[in-house]
Amino acid sequence: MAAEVRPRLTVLSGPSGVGKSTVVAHMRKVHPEVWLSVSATTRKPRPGERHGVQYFFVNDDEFDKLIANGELLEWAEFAGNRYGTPRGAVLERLENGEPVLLEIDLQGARLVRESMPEAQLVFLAPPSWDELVRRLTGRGTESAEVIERRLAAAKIELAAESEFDVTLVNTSVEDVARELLALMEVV
Ligand SMILES: Nc1ncnc2c1ncn2[C@@H]1O[C@H](COP(=O)(O)OP(=O)(O)OP(=O)(O)O)[C@@H](O)[C@H]1O
Ligand SMILES: Nc1nc2c(ncn2[C@@H]2O[C@H](COP(=O)(O)O)[C@@H](O)[C@H]2O)c(=O)[nH]1
Repeated sequence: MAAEVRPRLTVLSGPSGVGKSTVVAHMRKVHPEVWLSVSATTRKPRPGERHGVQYFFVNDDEFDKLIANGELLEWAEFAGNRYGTPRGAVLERLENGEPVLLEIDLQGARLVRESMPEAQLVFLAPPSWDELVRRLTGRGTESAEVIERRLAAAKIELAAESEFDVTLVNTSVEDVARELLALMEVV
């Protein structure tokens, strides 16, 4: 009998403000051993964000170098900033057989699907459009203009839900975190 292949690379995507970071933070509070890739970004840190924790905050030249040196597994421009997944740390963990979680946008998810078709793509959906707008606005981290850009991207992301292997609806952070852990076969 063929051995079961465990999905090792999981990609979590979904519109801005749906609650990806909140779900992942809860999941890692319960299971600190879950490893999340720390992306590089040209976005400025929000209050409380620290270099090397939420992101590696870099300038445009530094991001260009990461691309030129082939250091990014994927990268995309999202709502006026660039974001990318450092390749080395991800591959190292996968080679050690450790589960890896990426929290990235739709464009990045598509690129990962092309380069690593065995990846499991999970779409986090809001309970409703109005609730998504409430969450993104209520977070209070973006200007009205940036919120508009992110909501425009959200329409495109919501229309692409069928490209993903699984959809989880973020009504309850605890429930979604549990479902994601099960999909990653951590529990
Ligand atoms: N299940 C939930 N019910 C109510 N509020 C939630 C829920 N999940 C997340 N939120 C709230 O929604 C807001 C956006 O969440 P979060 O920052 O985690 O979204 P995100 O998907 O990571 O966004 P982005 O892609 O912009 O980084 C936060 O204020 C968070 O507290
Ligand atoms: N393609 C990639 N998208 C990424 C990466 N890291 C984060 N993201 C996504 O960007 C948006 C905006 O994030 P925010 O922190 O500015 O709110 C969100 O959808 C993230 O998931 C990455 O490495 N590659």
